Amino acid sequence: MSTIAAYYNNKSILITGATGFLGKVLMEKLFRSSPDLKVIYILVRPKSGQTLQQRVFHILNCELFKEVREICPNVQEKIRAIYADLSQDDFAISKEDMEELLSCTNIIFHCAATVRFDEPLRSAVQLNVVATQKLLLMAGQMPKLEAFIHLSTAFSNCYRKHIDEVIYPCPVEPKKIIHSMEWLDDAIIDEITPKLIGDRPNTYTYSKALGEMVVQQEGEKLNIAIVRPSIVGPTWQEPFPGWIDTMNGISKIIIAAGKGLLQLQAVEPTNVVDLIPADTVINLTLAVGWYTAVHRPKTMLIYHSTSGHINPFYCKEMGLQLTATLEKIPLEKPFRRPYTIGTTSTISKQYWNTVSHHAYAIIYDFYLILTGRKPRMTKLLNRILKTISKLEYFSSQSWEWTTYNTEMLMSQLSPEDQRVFNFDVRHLNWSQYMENYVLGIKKYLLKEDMAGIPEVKQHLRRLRNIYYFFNTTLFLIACRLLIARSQMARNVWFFIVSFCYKFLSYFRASRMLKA
Ligand SMILES: CCCCCCCCCCCCCCCCCCCCCCCC(=O)SCCNC(=O)CCNC(=O)[C@H](O)C(C)(C)COP(=O)(O)OP(=O)(O)OC[C@H]1O[C@@H](n2cnc3c(N)ncnc32)[C@H](O)[C@@H]1OP(=O)(O)O
Ligand SMILES: NC(=O)C1=CN([C@@H]2O[C@H](COP(=O)(O)OP(=O)(O)OC[C@H]3O[C@@H](n4cnc5c(N)ncnc54)[C@H](OP(=O)(O)O)[C@@H]3O)[C@@H](O)[C@H]2O)C=CC1
Repeated sequence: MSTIAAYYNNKSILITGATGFLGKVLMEKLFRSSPDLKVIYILVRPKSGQTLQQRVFHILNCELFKEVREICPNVQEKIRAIYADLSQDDFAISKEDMEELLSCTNIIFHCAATVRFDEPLRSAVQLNVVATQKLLLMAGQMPKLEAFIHLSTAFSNCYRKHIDEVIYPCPVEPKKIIHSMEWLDDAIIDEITPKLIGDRPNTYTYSKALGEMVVQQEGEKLNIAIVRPSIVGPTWQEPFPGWIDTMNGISKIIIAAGKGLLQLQAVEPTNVVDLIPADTVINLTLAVGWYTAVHRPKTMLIYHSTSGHINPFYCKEMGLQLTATLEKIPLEKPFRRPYTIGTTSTISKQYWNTVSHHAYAIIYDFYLILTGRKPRMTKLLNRILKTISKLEYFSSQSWEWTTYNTEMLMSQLSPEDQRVFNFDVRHLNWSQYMENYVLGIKKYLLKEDMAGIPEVKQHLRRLRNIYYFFNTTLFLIACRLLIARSQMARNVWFFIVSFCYKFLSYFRASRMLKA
């Protein structure tokens, strides 16, 4: 049996952010690989009118947990959902629950975070820094705790081009930031936010960097490690390929491209998109948990979960794969045929934005008005372009991450552990992965019907004919205008027409002779 899987058996594990994308994949893998684990405590808040129990029921009944339901029929009894709001003091956990958590927990996986790039600094600090600090305080009071694993992001220091597995300190100490958030009002915080975040693009990356500093400072006496994934995509292999239920940045781009709304992307075709599958991240996280608890490294280790250094996926390749896949597995109700153009040049971006986005939206809105409907495409397009612009910082650059600790860990695993907790992406086939990505988006995120694919393909063929008809008409109008105004254009036109006529006559004559 796998040593790592055996380690988690009979353990009490605390997970924050278990209702999130990575949290679910983590829970699923734990139950599947170590069905004899004692209990998983999850800190959950009620949301969207659902109670804690309803949320847990919903998670356990989703497609992701299909195999777990078979392997571990008593899975429900092994999850202890604890009411908690991490943005409140003491997390609003009841006294009894707190006592149980403090006395029983063996391992903590801290996944909860606000991942929105445009979160106001106060909320980002509250969740990504203060909550982390409080959880560390709690961890310090847990006599049975063996390891604390903190999920951060490979982009916490994205102002650097080359990023090592170390903490890069922020100029202002987290304690000072936390303190200032207590007394500054929102308007002032908004004003100083750009100065505080400095070269980072948003409050997310900044607060995650502060969170890492807090982990380093407050976790000195704990057995602690940080995992830094890059851009997390759907599962690669486990429990099945393509599972995704989060509308993160890159999925938004794929959906907008699939619906034919977005053709231009601010990317350098030679840049690397550092995508990493969710199951790879979780396998590494579980291996890190085991290693930290059993081998107790003397210093806190940081592990990068990235793909670019060993199996780079270039933007150009991604664009081509995406277009090909979206033709094979189209998304429902496309506005246009999916196509991708990548550029970072301002002039080129403006040109393609006008020709390829706004012109179409205006023409379509005009058509809607003519047919007595309300125009909506320009408004939708502007919203999408605004959203996409918030991702441009990440799409227009490339980074290099070192992965010495991750490689060291891999070398420490037995062949069985390397198989069961595979986090080696050298053999990941990007073309296959993109296909499963689009399938996953269609099935699990957009919940579209697979049976509708032939109909969408027919619609795409109609769109292609409209596109050719439209372009040919435009071309002919342009020619006609040119011919009317220029003698030279007229001569060229007559030359082409007479050439075509002669060619056709020759062709017909030779066929008659053969007959
Ligand atoms: C031949 C050469 C070709 C080359 C071309 C290649 C093209 C191929 C593509 C290349 C891709 C390049 C890769 C770049 C990837 C960039 C991804 C980001 C990287 C992240 C790195 C950080 C790592 C992390 O730790 S990430 C953690 C996870 N967080 C996230 O991923 C971001 C979370 N999201 C946000 O923060 C926000 O969504 C934000 C800030 C991005 C946008 O906020 P905004 O308020 O503007 O939008 P929303 O509230 O999300 O939506 C507003 C509104 O619009 C609707 N909408 C949005 N997107 C779509 C869509 N795609 N289709 C339709 N409608 C859309 C949305 O539904 C909302 O509508 P409401 O009615 O208001 O709800
Ligand atoms: N997804 C990605 O591309 C990447 C993610 N990461 C990191 O991985 C971790 C997990 O990310 P991911 O799963 O994608 O994020 P999600 O947004 O899917 O999940 C966030 C989780 O945090 C919980 N949470 C947020 N606020 C609170 C609160 N006040 N009280 C209790 N729980 C709360 C959410 O609960 P609820 O369901 O109630 O909202 C949810 O379970 C994060 O630390 C993130 O920074 C790093 C790199 C890339």
